[in-house]
Amino acid sequence: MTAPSPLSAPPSWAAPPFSPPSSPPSPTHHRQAPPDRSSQEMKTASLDAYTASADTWKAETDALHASAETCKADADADAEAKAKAVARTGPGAVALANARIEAAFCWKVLARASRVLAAQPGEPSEASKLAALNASRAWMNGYKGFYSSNYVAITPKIVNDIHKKGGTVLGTSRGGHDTKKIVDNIQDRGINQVYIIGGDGTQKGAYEIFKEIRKRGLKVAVAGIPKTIDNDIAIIDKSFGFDSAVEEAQRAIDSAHVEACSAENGIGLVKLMGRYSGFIAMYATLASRDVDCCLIPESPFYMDGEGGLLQYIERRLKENKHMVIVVAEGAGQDIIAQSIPSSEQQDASGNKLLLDIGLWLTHKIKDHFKSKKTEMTIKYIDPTYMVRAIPSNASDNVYCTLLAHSAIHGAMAGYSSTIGMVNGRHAYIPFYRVTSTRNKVKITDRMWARLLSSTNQPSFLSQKDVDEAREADRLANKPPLPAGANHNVATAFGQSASSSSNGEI
Ligand SMILES: Nc1ncnc2c1ncn2[C@@H]1O[C@H](COP(=O)(O)OP(=O)(O)OP(=O)(O)O)[C@@H](O)[C@H]1O
Ligand SMILES: O=P(O)(O)OC[C@H]1O[C@](O)(CO)[C@@H](O)[C@@H]1O
Repeated sequence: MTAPSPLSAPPSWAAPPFSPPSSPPSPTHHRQAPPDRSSQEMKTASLDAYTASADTWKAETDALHASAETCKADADADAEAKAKAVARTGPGAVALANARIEAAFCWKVLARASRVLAAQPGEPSEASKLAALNASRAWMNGYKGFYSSNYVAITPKIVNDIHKKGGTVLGTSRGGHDTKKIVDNIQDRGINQVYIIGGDGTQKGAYEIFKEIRKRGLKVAVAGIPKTIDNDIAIIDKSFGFDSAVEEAQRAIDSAHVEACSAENGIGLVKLMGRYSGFIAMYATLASRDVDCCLIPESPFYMDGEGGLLQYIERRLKENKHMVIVVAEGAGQDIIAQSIPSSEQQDASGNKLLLDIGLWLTHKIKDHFKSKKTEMTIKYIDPTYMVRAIPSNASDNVYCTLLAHSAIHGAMAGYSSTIGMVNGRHAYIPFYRVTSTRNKVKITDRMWARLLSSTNQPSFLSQKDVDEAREADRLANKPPLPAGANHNVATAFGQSASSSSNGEI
C-alpha cells in the first residue's frame, strides 16, 4: 500500500496562495497632472492602468503558484520513487510497508473518527483529528477488564500525576485471561493499538493476544510493557518497578540492622518479595552493606553440619555480636518441603504459592540456639507489600517515560512486541523471546560473586553445584528457535546464540 495520498487541498495551516490586493495600492509618488485634461478622465485612466497591472500580477502569481505545485508534485513523486527504491532493497522494507499500512490505516481511522466526532464528510479537521487521537481508553483491573467492565477514557489531565502514587490507577488482577473474549472486544471496538503493562505472566498473555490477532488477520499492534518489582522478565536489563522496590527493601534491612545491634546476639531477619527470583534481595543487600547473609532461590543452602547456615550464624555472632540475614521469599522451598508437605497451591494466574521461608527460618534459628542454651534474640521483619506499594522513584519514573515513548513509536509503526532496555538501549523484543524463559540470578556471574564478598557468607555450594549451575545457565540462555525454523536457521541461530546479560545491571 502506498503512503496516504497528500490532502487534496493544501493543509489548513498552509498560507493561502498570494493574491494581489483587490484595490490598487495607493501610488507611492504623486505625479503632477497636465493642466489640459479633466481630472476625472485622469483618475479613470490611472485606475484602468492599475487594474490592468493588477490582473497581470495575478496571472503571473497564479502561474508561479501552479509551477510551485508542479515542482512539489514532482518532488513528492521523486521522493516516493527513491523511498520505494530504498525500501525494495534496504532492510527497512518491512518497517516501511508496516508504516505505510499503519499510516493509511490511521488516516482511515481518523477519517472515520472525524466523521463521527465532527459529523462531517471529507478530510478530518484539526480538532477532530486531535479528538480522535485522544480517544485513548483504559480497561480496568487486568485482562478480565476487557470483557467484564466498560473502559474508561483517559486524557492527559487524568494521567497527569499518577507517577506520584503507588499501585496502579488501572487496577490489576490475576487470572481471567480469556484470549477469545479479549480479541473479540478489540475487534468489535475497532481498536488498532493495545498497550499491555505487567510482569512475565502479563507478557505471556500479550503474546497469546498477538497470536490470535495475527490468526484473524487484524491490523492491530500489541505493545507489551514490562512492569514488575521482581525483575524476572527475560532479555531486558531490568523491569520498571525493580529499582523502586530495591530502594524500599533497603529501608527494611536498615531497620533490621538497628534492631540486631540493639540486642545481645541480635539477629535481624528480613524476607523480601521477588517470587522465584532473588534480584530484589541481592541488590538490596549490595545497597545496604550491613547484611551478613543473603539467601535466594537460585543459590541452594543447607542448615546443619559443616559449612551449613547454622554454623555460619554461630560463627558470625561470636565475631560481631549481631548479624543481619536477608532471605528472598522463593529461597529454601526445597528445604521447607522436607518438613512441611508442599501445598502445590496456585494463585488465580497459575503461579505456585510459596511456603513462608521467613517464619520457618525464624523458628529453626530460635530452636537451634535454645538447644545450645545460648542467648540470642531474633527480630523478624516481613515488609511484604510495603516494598511494592510505594510510588516509583526518580529512576523508574524516567525509565517508564522512555518505555512509553518507545512503545507508542513501535505501535504506530505497526510493530507488536515487548519493549525494554537491552544492554542500555531500548529495543522491540519478539514476545516468544521474552516469554520462553524467566530472568534469574546467575550465581556463576560476577554480581553474585560481588555479593559473596560483600557479606562474607559461605557459598553453600560444592564444585559440582557450581558446574551444574553453569550448565543450567548455558541451556537457559540458548535462545529458542522461531516456530518453523529450518536446519540452516537452526544452525545459524545456534551459532549466534549468546547468553543474555540477565542479572547484570
Ligand atoms: N501463559 C499465559 N497465557 C495467558 N495469560 C497468562 C499466562 N500467564 C499469565 N497470564 C495472565 O497474565 C495476567 C498476569 O499474570 P500474573 O498474575 O502471573 O502476574 P505477572 O504479570 O507475572 O506480574 P507479577 O509477576 O508482577 O505478579 C493474569 O491475568 C494471568 O491470567
Ligand atoms: O499480590 P499477590 O497476589 O499477593 O502476589 C505477590 C507476588 O507478586 C509480586 O509482588 C510480583 O510478582 C511477587 O514478588 C510476589 O510474590
